[in-house]
Amino acid sequence: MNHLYPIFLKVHELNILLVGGGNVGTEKLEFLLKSSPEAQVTAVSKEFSQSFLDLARDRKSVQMVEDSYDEKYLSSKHMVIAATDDKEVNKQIRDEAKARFLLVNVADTPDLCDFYLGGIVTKGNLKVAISTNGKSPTAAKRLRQLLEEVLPEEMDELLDNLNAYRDTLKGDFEYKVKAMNKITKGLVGKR
Ligand SMILES: C[C@@]1(CC(=O)O)C2=NC(=C\c3[nH]c(c(CCC(=O)O)c3CC(=O)O)Cc3[nH]c(c(CC(=O)O)c3CCC(=O)O)/C=C3\N/C(=C\2)[C@@H](CCC(=O)O)[C@]3(C)CC(=O)O)/[C@H]1CCC(=O)O
Ligand SMILES: NC(=O)c1ccc[n+]([C@@H]2O[C@H](COP(=O)([O-])OP(=O)(O)OC[C@H]3O[C@@H](n4cnc5c(N)ncnc54)[C@H](O)[C@@H]3O)[C@@H](O)[C@H]2O)c1
Repeated sequence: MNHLYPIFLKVHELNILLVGGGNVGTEKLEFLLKSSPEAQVTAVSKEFSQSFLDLARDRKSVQMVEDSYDEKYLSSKHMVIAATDDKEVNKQIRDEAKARFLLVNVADTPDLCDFYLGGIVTKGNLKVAISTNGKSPTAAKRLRQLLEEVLPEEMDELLDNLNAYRDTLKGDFEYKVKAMNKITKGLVGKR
C-alpha cells in the first residue's frame, strides 16, 4: 500500500535549496528543470561537476553558491534536497531542515525523505506523476517511458477543446458537471 499523497507544486514560485553539485545533484536538478524549467533553485556545493555547470549555467532561476553547507542557506527556503556524498552532512541538513518544518528530500535515502521525486510524464497541460513508494526507481523510469510513448500528443488539444467547451456552457455548477461528464464518457468506454 502506497500512503504518499501527490501534489503538483508551483516550484517556479517556491525557493528550493539543493545541496551537492555532483552526479546525484545534477540528476535531481535535471529532472526538476525538465518538468519545471523555471524552478527557483539555490544550489550550494563545495564544488560543482562539469555536467552540473553545463546544466545550470544559463538558467536565470538557478543560483550556484560554491560553499560548504551551512544552516544559513535554509533561510527563506520552502524545501530542501540534500545530495552530497557525505552522509553526516546529509543527516545534518535533514535535521536542521526538519527543525524549521521544511520539507526535505535526501536523495537516494528513502528513510530520511519527507517527499520523493517521482517519474513525470508531461504532454502539454497534462502531467502524470509516478511513484513506486521508493520500491523501484527503475520501474518508475520504465513506466514513465511507456506512458510517454502511449499518451497521444493530441492530449493537449483535447484538454484545450474541453476547456473551450466548458466556457460555452451556461448553467449552474451541477449542469456543467453533467455536461462535461456526458461529453467525455466515450474516453473511458464505460461509466
Ligand atoms: C523517479 C526518479 C526521479 C528523480 O530522481 O528525480 C527517482 N529515481 C530515479 C532513478 C534512479 N535512481 C536510482 C536508480 C538506479 C537503480 C537503483 O539503484 O534502484 C535509478 C534508475 C536509473 O537511473 O536508471 C538510484 C536510487 N534511487 C533511490 C535509491 C535508494 C533506494 O531505492 O533505497 C537508489 C539506490 C541508491 C544506491 O544504490 O545506494 C531512491 C529514490 N529515487 C527516487 C526517484 C525516489 C523514489 C521514487 C519512487 O517512488 O519510485 C527515492 C526514494 C528518493 C528520491 O531520490 O527522491 C528517477 C527516475 C526518473 C526518470 O527517468 O523518470
Ligand atoms: N552517482 C550515483 O549514481 C549514485 C548512485 C547511488 C547512490 N549514490 C550516493 O549518493 C551520494 C552522492 O553521490 P554523487 O555521485 O552525487 O557524489 P559526487 O561526489 O559526484 O557529488 C557530491 C557533491 O557533494 C558536494 N559536497 C560534499 N560535501 C559537501 C558539503 N559539506 N557542503 C556542500 N557540498 C558538499 C561535493 O562538492 C560534490 O559536488 C553518495 O553518497 C553516493 O554513494 C550515488
